[in-house]
Amino acid sequence: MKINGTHYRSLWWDEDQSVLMIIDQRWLPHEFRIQPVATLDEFATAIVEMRVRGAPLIGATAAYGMALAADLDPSDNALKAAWEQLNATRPTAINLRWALNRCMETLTPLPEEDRAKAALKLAHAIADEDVEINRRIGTYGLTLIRDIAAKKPAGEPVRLLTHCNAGWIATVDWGTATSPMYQAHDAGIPIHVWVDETRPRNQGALTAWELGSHGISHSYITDNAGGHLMQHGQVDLVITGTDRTTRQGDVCNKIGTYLKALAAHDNGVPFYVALPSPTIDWTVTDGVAEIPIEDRDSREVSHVQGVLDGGDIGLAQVTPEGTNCGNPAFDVTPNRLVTGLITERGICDASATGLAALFPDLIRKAG
Ligand SMILES: CSC[C@H]1O[C@H](OP(=O)(O)O)[C@H](O)[C@@H]1O
Repeated sequence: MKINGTHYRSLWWDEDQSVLMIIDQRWLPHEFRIQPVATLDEFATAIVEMRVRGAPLIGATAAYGMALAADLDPSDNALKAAWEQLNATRPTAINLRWALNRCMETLTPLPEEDRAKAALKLAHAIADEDVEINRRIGTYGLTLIRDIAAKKPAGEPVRLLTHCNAGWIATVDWGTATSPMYQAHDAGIPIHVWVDETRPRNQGALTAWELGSHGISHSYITDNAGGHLMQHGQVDLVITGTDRTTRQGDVCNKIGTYLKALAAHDNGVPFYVALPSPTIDWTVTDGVAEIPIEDRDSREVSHVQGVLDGGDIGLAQVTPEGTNCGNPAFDVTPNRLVTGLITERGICDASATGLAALFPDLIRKAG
């Protein structure tokens, strides 16, 4: 994505320093801060503190973390310890485990002296694959937007709603849910995007920042407004991302997604999920019963971050002192509420049959 005319991926490897460079998302959308990640502890902290966030980006970060670990100590024990440390950072996005397992599968058969080079090569490959997967998701999602546009008077925008940030900054590039939006805009199809604020971390502000940077019309709305807009015919299509989708098409995503899917179902609004195949967990079937939901710090709910009167970024407490806050970070939308899955291989039903038809090779590999 371009920021002030310069194209950036959301992370990149600095060959000279042998460190990962990230955009520290804790300060977005107000400040664009690039920072190096140079030790395994710093990799783990970056994921836990959501300096990098978004399922695909977490996976790519973990792969570079394994590359750093292999360079420091390529022994089996050291790689296992790195796997454990990175795997323990966040429990829900399956991309983390997927990337770590792919690293171990690639590295452990190799002689120790070959592991560091192979690990970095794999991390680059995972990052590059993410860019291409998301670009392809955009081309398929574009067909949905184009079909809706064709039924509207010329110039009337297609109105989309999205939740959280499944954008460029949640991936290496393009985003997943945002990729169809960027491609529709670039194809000259008028769109307007309702952007859920997405409490408590307000990742919607990242989406607003992205869309604004790309010149895409959008409105930042409260999480509770989406159902009302759908009831009043203001939403043509909902597209969200996902952190883990089961083999039968149940979708785990940022908290609040399930409520949007219920509202969409009740109002006959198509509800699609942008789904890169590394986000499919073939080992689970019933998402509500089986997917671990991350519980995050109470302070994320009791306090809100923004630009304070003096111009500095700070926190404001919104609850009485000592109020304990619940903070489940994700929920699961059962496949019956999902109209379809937009993958890099095409659009399919949110069902075991639909996913099997597009990914027979991955099902065989999963066993
Ligand atoms: C492209 S998937 C992004 C996905 O990740 C977000 O979670 P978090 O910000 O906690 O990492 C959210 O669920 C997005 O849909």
